[in-house]
Amino acid sequence: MKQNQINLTNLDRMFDDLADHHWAVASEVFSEDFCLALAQECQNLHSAGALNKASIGHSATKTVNAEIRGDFTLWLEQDTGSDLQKQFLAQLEVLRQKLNENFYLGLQRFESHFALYPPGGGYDKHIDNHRGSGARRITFILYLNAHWQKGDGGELSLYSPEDENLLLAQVQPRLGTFVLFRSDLFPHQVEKSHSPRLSLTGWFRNDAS
Ligand SMILES: O=C(O)CCC(=O)C(=O)O
Ligand SMILES: [Fe+2]
Repeated sequence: MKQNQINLTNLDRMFDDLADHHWAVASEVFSEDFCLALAQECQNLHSAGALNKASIGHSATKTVNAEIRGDFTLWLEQDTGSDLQKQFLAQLEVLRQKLNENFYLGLQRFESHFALYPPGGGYDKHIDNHRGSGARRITFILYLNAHWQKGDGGELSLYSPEDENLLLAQVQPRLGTFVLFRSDLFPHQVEKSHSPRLSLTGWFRNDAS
């Protein structure tokens, strides 16, 4: 297993943007072959019925709500995941350490899931760590769609922390596109997708503070 799949030069550029703007987008942080293998695995797992309809809200009020969130997810597990999943988790560990070295975030762990939005699915505007009250500090998304075209929808719309109606950017979910942003700052939304939309999403956490 290759130790490091991350292109550290491209990651450094992302970190510059993260420092300046609290969000960053890049391609070619992970190799195309690695992303293609992850995409295939996500597709295979979904075909086998292994992904579950995502739920929303806190444990007491957990509901499945397709209006708010249309994706199917599968959490990656260190113990039970495939070698490929373990390899991805190892890359996230490299990333966790680099985030701590650069931003002193005291990140102790991360969580990550495959996500698949079927046609017609999206995710309404939300903040991952509302009012900064939770442990999620940095959100990442790695998109896994090899043949994505503009008319397919499914963009990630990112809004200003100061004004939730001010659109900052729309990111196409193309294979290898990698996004990082502060989990407590940015309202964001997944636009309705017209094709199956695959990704790996996750959060670097500081559970101590
Ligand atoms: O897939 C995306 O572009 C964003 C997903 C998202 O916002 C989430 O899972 O919290
Ligand atoms: Fe989100």
